[in-house]
Amino acid sequence: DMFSASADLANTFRLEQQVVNVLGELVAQTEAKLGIIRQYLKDYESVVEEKAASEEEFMERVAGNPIHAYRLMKRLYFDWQTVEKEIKTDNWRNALRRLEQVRMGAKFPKEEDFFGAAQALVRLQDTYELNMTQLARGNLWGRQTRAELTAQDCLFMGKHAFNAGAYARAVEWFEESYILAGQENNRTLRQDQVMEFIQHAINMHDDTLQQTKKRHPMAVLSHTNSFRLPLKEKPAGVQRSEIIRSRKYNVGKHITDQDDATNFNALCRGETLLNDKLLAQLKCWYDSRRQPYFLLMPIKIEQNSMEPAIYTFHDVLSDDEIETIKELAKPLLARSMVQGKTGVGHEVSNVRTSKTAWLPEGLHPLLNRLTRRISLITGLKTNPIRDEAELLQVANYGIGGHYAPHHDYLMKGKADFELNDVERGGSTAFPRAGVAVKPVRGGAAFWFNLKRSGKPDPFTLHGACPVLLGHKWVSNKWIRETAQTFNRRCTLDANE
Ligand SMILES: O=C(O)CCC(=O)C(=O)O
Ligand SMILES: [Fe+2]
Repeated sequence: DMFSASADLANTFRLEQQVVNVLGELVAQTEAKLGIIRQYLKDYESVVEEKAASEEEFMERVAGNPIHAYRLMKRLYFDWQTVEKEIKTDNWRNALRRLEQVRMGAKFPKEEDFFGAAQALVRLQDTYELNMTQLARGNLWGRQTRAELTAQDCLFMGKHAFNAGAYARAVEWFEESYILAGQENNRTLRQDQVMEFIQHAINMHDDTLQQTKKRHPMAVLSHTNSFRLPLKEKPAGVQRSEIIRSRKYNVGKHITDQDDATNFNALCRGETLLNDKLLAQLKCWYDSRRQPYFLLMPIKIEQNSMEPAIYTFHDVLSDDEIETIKELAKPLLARSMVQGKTGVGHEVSNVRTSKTAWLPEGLHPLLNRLTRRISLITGLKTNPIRDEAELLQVANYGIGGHYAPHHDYLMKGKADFELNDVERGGSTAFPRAGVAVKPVRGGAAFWFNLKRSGKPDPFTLHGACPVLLGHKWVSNKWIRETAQTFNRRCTLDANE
């Protein structure tokens, strides 16, 4: 697929430029052709201007005029050759051949890409609580862009949401489509065409809600799929703002699945969930990690969370190193996988939309240097050749690309390098710890997935927030459990 990584999206835009070039030339050629034919017709007009009572009188007047006679000869002897030549050249077939060539050498989006992009928009809307009207007008969380949606686009989005069972969102998209249909200068739809969709989606929403309530009176409804009350009782707009106003956050020991989801989204939006006392404990400091390597240039460490301990190491990678890593990864990127539901094997899943590449240590001398640097910073053994850690993984997220909250229990610790600044969104959020780490170019987030005892730490639940605007490139290093028996005691947190 091509929506799950920004590198592929850029290539698809390039592909469209080729298509547009062919189409643009076709339009220019066709217009030139029409111009020549129009000119011929215009030249003929002086003949028609000779008004006469009858056909006979007309012919007499025209044929008896030496100027008309001369121009008739000129038109049919001289101009006609040009007109005929133009009609004979087939620009369409030529354009078609060139378009086929473009298509042959490249990947065109498929249905899954179209759906994936629509799904990404809905995900962004949910996470960032984007106001529908602003979103349709290109406003992405306060950043005004020139991208806009038409009434027809919104209708498509509504249909997509509807087919996915997200009736609450479907109604909102259809209603936006209705508003736009009433405002557009370049009509893409009529309002009465949209009305049917609204009615149908409202009925579906209300019926489904009623059935769910009957079967599972205590069910927690997803705000994407359903509002709390039937839409016939309370309109979508009112219910949506009530949902936003009445959210409650819960961080700490007694946290539910619903809290995980609400917290995750809030953290992605940059909201602060920790109280002032907890916030005051978080410090920044310079550290040479008791290593001569860092004496001249100590690392800037920022503590993002105390329990579990999460740190950001700033300026770990230089700009050159970042570019090298990205270039090494680009040809190797493939759709990211997750562990299969049965626990065996890996599969593509919508909970993780990105592309990833594993960089073998021998690919470039930088990788080995980086492995040693990570070891010096974390105090852990990280040599993948000795199975102490995984190879370096590079991930690229496209629009709406995300990784839903999960645990990385198989690995002890994880260092997460940011390869660029994301314009909007894309943080790594820890819904149970109540913190989010913003992507900062060249920095690395680090945490332990396992406690000292070797038991999994459920509070390390984390996920990648969907990218709202911009690109996200990260590089991950998972560090294994077994190799670390003697190293961790003297590492980051002496209090643990
Ligand atoms: O990209 C991120 O911010 C986190 C990625 C992650 O959690 C993972 O790849 O396991
Ligand atoms: Fe992870």
